[in-house]
Amino acid sequence: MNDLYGRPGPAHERGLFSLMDLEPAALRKLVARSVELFHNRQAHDRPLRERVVGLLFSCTSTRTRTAFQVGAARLGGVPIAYGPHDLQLNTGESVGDTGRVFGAMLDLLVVRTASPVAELRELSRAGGLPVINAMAAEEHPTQGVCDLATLTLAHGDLGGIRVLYIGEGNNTATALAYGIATVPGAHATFVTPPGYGLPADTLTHARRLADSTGASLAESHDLADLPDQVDVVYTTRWQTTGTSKADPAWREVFRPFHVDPALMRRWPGASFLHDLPAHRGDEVAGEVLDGPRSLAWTQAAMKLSSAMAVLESTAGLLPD
Ligand SMILES: NC(=O)NCCC[C@H](N)C(=O)O
Repeated sequence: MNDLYGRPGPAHERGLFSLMDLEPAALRKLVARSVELFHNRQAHDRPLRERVVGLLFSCTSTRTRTAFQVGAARLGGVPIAYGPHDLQLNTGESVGDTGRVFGAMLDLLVVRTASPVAELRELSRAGGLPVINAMAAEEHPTQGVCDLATLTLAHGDLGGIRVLYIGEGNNTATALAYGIATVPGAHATFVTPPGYGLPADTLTHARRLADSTGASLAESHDLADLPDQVDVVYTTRWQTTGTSKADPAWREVFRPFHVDPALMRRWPGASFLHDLPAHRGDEVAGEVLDGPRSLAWTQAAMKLSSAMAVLESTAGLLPD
């Protein structure tokens, strides 16, 4: 928090920037708390009372923004939301100056941006306030918390779970890789279109973490070589926020990476996840998204309780 004369507070970052910043036990706690709050949204003591939570959404958002805004209000806080065109950031004010002003007035900040996570870290340092990454270029960590919570709700203990992700190696996939890497004995296969895979450093970091928990991760671009055993199939839309594809024929590259009933029949016991928004007929067939094995709508509802769990734990970083 800035002091009375606007001097910046202690120059260190606080908040949730990446799942890689959390100890596996801390992530497990967030996931368990998300499930608990899913069952009972009143099961808290309003930890954000008398706190003001800024929500800076520089990119479109339906679930995440609603979840954090409603979640902050349910936890007793006062949410203030900024859309993509609201702030002087649009007229050239620097990230550092913006953070410094936020720090003088807000208690906590939730940010969605197409910029790198480094921008969120700068906002936190400049303002001396905790920042939650509600999606940035490299990673969507609160989606990862939500996804593990949804799987826990549906499958119970996640030890040994086998996940098949089909689609672009984007921010959602990165958070999933980091999340699954913390689960003992879990395995995730990422089948990504050639040229649209996970960033190399995502796999390196996730595998290093997986080595310490007994999890494992694989990536391929080969739809003819899918795993025999799969407990959950996950996909995401083809147009990742804040990115564009240089190849005008990219749709032809993506088209085979489509989750349809024939694919789902290969694993009769598998559930289906999608972080939404969905484009029926592109990455997923309507029969799968709206079918009996789809957890996508539970996953969407879990966004609220997982946002509440993240806000509640971040409230623990605030001074009394
Ligand atoms: N559940 C969400 O937060 N959905 C927003 C879009 C996520 C997707 N990975 C994207 O970047 O477009």
